[in-house]
Amino acid sequence: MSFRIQPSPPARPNRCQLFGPGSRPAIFEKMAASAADVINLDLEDSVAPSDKDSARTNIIAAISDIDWGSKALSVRINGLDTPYWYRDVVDLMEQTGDRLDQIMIPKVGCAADVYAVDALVTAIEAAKGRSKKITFEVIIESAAGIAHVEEIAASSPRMAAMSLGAADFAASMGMQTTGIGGTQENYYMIREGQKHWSDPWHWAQAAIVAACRTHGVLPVDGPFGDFSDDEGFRAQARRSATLGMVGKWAIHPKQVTLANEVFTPSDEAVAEAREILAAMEEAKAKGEGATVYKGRLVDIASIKQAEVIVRQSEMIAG
Ligand SMILES: CC(C)(COP(=O)(O)OP(=O)(O)OC[C@H]1O[C@@H](n2cnc3c(N)ncnc32)[C@H](O)[C@@H]1OP(=O)(O)O)[C@@H](O)C(=O)NCCC(=O)NCCSC(=O)C[C@H](O)C(=O)O
Ligand SMILES: [Mg+2]
Repeated sequence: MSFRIQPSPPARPNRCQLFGPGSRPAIFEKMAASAADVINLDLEDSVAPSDKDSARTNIIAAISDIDWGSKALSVRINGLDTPYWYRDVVDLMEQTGDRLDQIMIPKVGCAADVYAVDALVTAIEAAKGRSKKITFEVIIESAAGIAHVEEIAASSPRMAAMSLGAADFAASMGMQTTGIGGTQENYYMIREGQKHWSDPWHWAQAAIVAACRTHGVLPVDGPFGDFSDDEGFRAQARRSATLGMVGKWAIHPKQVTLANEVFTPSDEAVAEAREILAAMEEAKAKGEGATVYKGRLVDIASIKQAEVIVRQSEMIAG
């Protein structure tokens, strides 16, 4: 047990991050009217190379022209291996006001990638007298990213969130699949002649959660490509929530409700958490560190578990 206190991540709802291509400004108002907690306007992979400049212009205009309410507003810039990213950062930082909350950096492979963007953002913030500090979210979506996940989580005080990008991750890892997230047909075990599917994303998600929790960053599950499969989305999201992730991307508006449903603790879960806290208060009054709740052991660690759920629900309720 370390004597260092685990830092808290930013206290903001992050149940759903809704993506939309910067080259499709007709959907921006719909994104703003959605129930997503975070909006990700995209300059990267959903935008064709020929549309990069116009997408940047669209996004810069929309940041001030559209009423984004209380949503966290983030723009995904292009990767550091492209000729576009520096212009994305310079134009966003020089031509937008305080409504821009966050920059999303894709395909981060090491802490120095974040350092490079941080240096540019910091210089422009100072030059332009921007008073609000831009935060960063990064995508872990390569073999290098997952190998260096902890140094990336610790890379900058601007770090607010980290997502798993299943599509690029699968490609970088050489995984034999074209599916984006969810169950993979060939990832199974056999017992007594029956197939039992396992979760190929589990280990990467767990590594992201551990790195994020160590450094006070929000761990987020990325895209689920098959937006006709609600049950598949729910199952993936429930596994992520159980592992400690706080939310999930939506690549289609119909996924927003599903993500909000899964990442909002249910009334029953909150009621049970409060009962556990009450049971432990009673135990404490009797000088006991452990007690029995509904036939099972609860102890001092159960207080912390229950507090996670109560805190989540209070934060979402605002
Ligand atoms: C996936 C889409 C291309 C589908 O668009 P479309 O064909 O228009 O869908 P529908 O006809 O079903 O749309 C129904 C209505 O919803 C509106 N709409 C569509 N998309 C959005 C949206 N993102 N936000 C808000 N509203 C939206 C339509 O206009 C229709 O409205 P109406 O006519 O009034 O009923 C499209 O959804 C889309 O472009 N999605 C986002 C794609 C994206 O951003 N991808 C990047 C993130 S995933 C990724 O990058 C992978 C990751 O990095 C990794 O490596 O894993
Ligand atoms: Mg990607």
